[in-house]
Amino acid sequence: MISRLAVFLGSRDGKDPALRDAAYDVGRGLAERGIELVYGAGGAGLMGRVSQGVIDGGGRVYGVIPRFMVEREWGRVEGDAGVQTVVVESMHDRKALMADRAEAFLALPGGLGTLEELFEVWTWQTLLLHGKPVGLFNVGGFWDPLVELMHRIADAGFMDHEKVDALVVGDDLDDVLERLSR
Ligand SMILES: CC(C)=CCNc1ncnc2c1ncn2[C@@H]1O[C@H](COP(=O)(O)O)[C@@H](O)[C@H]1O
Repeated sequence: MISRLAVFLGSRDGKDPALRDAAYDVGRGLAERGIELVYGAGGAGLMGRVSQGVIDGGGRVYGVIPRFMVEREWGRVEGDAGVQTVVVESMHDRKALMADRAEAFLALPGGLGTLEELFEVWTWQTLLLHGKPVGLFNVGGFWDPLVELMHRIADAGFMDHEKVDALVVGDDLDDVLERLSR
């Protein structure tokens, strides 16, 4: 089983309350399994929920946040037990540190920032720059249209279907973590 998982997810809550609960439950689930949450150290939205879940479960949080976000007070307020926050100079430094530290990556529902982080680690996987698994936590089928789009892109000859199939897609945490650990 992996011991450190990077989670990408919305800095907003979104409209569907089920997604907030799902993010919190993933956090609790990571804490229960002794898996460290590696994330962007945000305190708002689903980022805040997943980290709160880990903290409430007595687990470990490793947050990486660029200085400009700290200055705008976008980071999680510090002081909770089990939370380590690293301040870096740029978004690039943040992603590099998160990618180094994590043994696998999982995207929960989110927006542009979530997609940007997901696509970077997935692209780098296809380029064989790392061999770490990448997954989509597919709460309520949130990611189905993305998977469909990627298969259309493969149909059009711009990538291989096997690269889409390499993504771990699911909504059961045990199952997803088990497949991310292979
Ligand atoms: C108003 C307010 C408190 C905004 C906070 N904003 C943010 N705080 C922390 N990380 C962020 C923020 N916006 C984007 N990110 C990064 O991009 C992802 C979320 O972006 P988005 O909400 O999906 O597009 C996160 O995984 C995080 O690493």
